[in-house]
Parts: sequence; C-alpha cells; structure tokens
Amino acid sequence: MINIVLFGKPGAGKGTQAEFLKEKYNLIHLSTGDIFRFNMKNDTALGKEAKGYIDNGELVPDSVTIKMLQDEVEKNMDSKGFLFDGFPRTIPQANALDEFLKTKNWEVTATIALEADDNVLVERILERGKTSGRVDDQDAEKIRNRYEEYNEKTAPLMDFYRAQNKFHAVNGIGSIAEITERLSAVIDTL
Ligand SMILES: Nc1ncnc2c1ncn2[C@@H]1O[C@H](COP(=O)(O)OP(=O)(O)O)[C@@H](O)[C@H]1O
Repeated sequence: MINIVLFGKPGAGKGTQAEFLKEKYNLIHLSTGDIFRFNMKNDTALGKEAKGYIDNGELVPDSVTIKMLQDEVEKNMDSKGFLFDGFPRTIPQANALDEFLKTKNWEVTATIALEADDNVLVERILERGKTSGRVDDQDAEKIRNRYEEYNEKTAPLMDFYRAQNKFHAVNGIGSIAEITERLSAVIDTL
C-alpha cells in the first residue's frame, strides 16, 4: 500500500502529473477538485453545496470535503494505493486523513510538493481559464483569493508533514516529462 499526497499551489501541475503517476504506479487518483467539478456539472446536492465556495476561490468546508474523500476511498478498497491530489488542504483535513487511514491500518507514505514561482502559476491558471471553462480560473481576484486560502490554510501542512519526516519537494518548472521523472525519483525511494 502506498499513499501519496501531491502538494502544491493552484496551478502547480498536480492534476497533470497525477495522470502519469497513476498509470506508472497503478494508484487510484483522487482529485477533490475534479470530484467537486463532476458533482457541480451533474448538479448533485454535493455540487450545489460546493459551488458558491469554489466559484469564489474559497475552500469548501472541511466537514463536506472530508466526508466526500472518505466515501471515495471506501469505493476503492481493493486498490494498491492512492494518489491524493488537492487533499488535504487544511490541518483538520490532514488530521482526519491520518485518523481515517489508521482505521484501515494504512498511512500517508509521503507528501510530494511541486514548487513553482507565483508569477508563473498565475499565468498558467489564466491560460487554462481560456479553455477550461472554470469560473475560478478566469478572474484575477478569485485566483488571488485561492492563493490567500493556500497561504493561510494549506501552507502550514508543509510543517505538519515535515514533522513526520514525510515531506519532499521537487522543482515544478520544466517539461511535463521532466517533472514526472523528478516525482518518480522520489517515489522510487519510498
Ligand atoms: N481539500 C479541499 N478542501 C476544500 N476545498 C477544496 C478542496 N479541494 C478542492 N477544493 C475546492 O475546489 C476548488 C478547485 O480545486 P482544484 O482543482 O484542486 O484547484 P487548484 O487548481 O486551484 O489547485 C478549490 O479552490 C476549492 O474551492
């Protein structure tokens, strides 16, 4: 069982890299952002609840997100491991994940951060916004809000995982293939 948390600011490339890593290591990719967007598109109760927060670049409340994530893990109990993308994003989420995995006799194996400069990331998001249809990708103020949420609520997770000796960082600037190689180099040591 190998459980990897992909970590990084909005636009860092977590989703792009997860697509390659899940094939290479035979992991289930759980992207909370993708799950929320799927629910919004299908207008489910969960989608309706999350939409206001997401469109404004705010985090969805922990209670909603934690429950959703646990349900997705439960649906994939026969997997060889998970690639968590966009979760945890707060300290309460990280604690909930640890406790939940413990009930299965599992744990977070490692957290790997994709690092890149804010200016590069904002450019990437605006570029993605031209085609993604994501409301939260198209407006500079909403993007700024996501960075504020990240700095305030998500950045403290680096110390949380460092304290457990589970934090690794790789340079997120380069070609997609180069970055997959850098991530793989870390995963291969686990
Ligand atoms: N773990 C989470 N906790 C709370 N809200 C979340 C979480 N994951 C995703 N969301 C919501 O979904 C939005 C989009 O998520 P995602 O696609 O992962 O964003 P990004 O490209 O900004 O990293 C977030 O801005 C937030 O509103």
